[in-house]
Amino acid sequence: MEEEEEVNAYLQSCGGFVACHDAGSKGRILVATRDYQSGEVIYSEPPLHIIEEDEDSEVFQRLEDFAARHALYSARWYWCALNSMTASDLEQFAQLPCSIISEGLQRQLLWLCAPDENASEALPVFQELLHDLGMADVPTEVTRKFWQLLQVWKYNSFEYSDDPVASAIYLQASFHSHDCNPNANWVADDAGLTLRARHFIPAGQEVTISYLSDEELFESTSQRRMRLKISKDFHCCCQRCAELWDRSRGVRCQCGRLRFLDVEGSMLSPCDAGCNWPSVDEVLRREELLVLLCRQQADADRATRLASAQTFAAAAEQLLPRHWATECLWKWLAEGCATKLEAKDCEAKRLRFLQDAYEGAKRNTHTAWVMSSLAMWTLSSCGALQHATPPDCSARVRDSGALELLKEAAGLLKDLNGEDDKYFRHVQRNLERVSHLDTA
Ligand SMILES: C[S@@+](CC[C@H](N)C(=O)[O-])C[C@H]1O[C@@H](n2cnc3c(N)ncnc32)[C@H](O)[C@@H]1O
Repeated sequence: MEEEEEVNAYLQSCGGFVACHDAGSKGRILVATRDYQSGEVIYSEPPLHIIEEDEDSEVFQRLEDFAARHALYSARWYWCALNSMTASDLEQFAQLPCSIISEGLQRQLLWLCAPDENASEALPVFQELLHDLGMADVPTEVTRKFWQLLQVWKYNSFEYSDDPVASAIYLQASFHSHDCNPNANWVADDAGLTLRARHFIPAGQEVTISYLSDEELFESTSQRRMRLKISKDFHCCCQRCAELWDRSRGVRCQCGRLRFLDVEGSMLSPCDAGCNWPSVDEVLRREELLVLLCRQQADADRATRLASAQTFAAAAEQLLPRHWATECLWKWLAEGCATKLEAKDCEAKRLRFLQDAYEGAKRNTHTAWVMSSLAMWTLSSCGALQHATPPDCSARVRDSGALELLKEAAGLLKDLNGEDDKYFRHVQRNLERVSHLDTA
């Protein structure tokens, strides 16, 4: 049987929710075999294989030393590949530094090494590694397989747990392409991975997921592409990345209109009034400083981030009112606002940017979370979260639309992540807390 047929037979045995096709430059893709409604579960699947790290073992430490000497892969992926060999791969060795898996399981794992990933100039380096581990003279085919398994784990595995650190492969899910406007969302827990439709998916349409977090989906095209290149080693060619104007890089024109930088950062979308300010160079110079600030302070403590946001947010908003990095400053500001109204204002600006950033941006968990945050600050500024609510509280809440927003956020999180999701439950609890004000 051809490999694609084997993969399709496997998908069929899992329920036949999706089918595999070859799509040329993107490799194999999965398409819906029937219509899926918004929020519907497309499938759930248990992990095919889980590998736990053993950082205290001598073998793992040797892999770490090796990884430090050769800037190729981290010890984690060497460990996963090593523990995905079969008895026949290693039959000449009496003592093995790893556990082994069955031929059938290994074959399925190897489905995930795309056909063009067959050669490696690094084979002598891996031979040296296996030699270091007491496996001298490993046949070239086995070394090659070791390299393929490295690719399989590095590019397809999901983080399974933090303590102990463990990686898992979900076989069906590994065939989905990435899209920066994905039509499906995955969540994984102890039981397995569940895929839900973000919106209606007609039969025959490709089912795509995001390899980035929902928050990262709001970054500029160049930033998203860079993340995917570094973590997954491919150049994203999704429709959103191919658009000319980057909606995550909105610029305020001299006349106040909104314009956008193009993906390459070489021009600005035309101004209807024919303005010639700001210049592209000026925008790029300020943008570079803003992005640098966001990157450098991403891991700083709250107070430091707040101080930076207080210093730079107004200027960022003036020139780059719909920019992903400006949204980052608003987020830091909202974390430490002096008043409820200021926090509400920050969240409202964030939401305006998020909802408009790309076509499917409203069906995104990050958007839902900001919606819920805006709703809570609004409720708070109406006095609705106080022990003794003010007399006009119900009317103020009704006029603010905050309850509708909170319900919308809850509905979105339920659709995208399911009823067991901790964020959905959090929003649901908040809804229950203010349900007495719901006069609709
Ligand atoms: C996890 S695999 C998905 C299955 C893969 N297409 C296959 O044939 O095995 C990820 C690989 O698919 C391709 N791919 C997925 N999404 C892509 C995208 N948006 N643009 C370009 N290539 C993509 C890249 O080659 C990437 O390394």
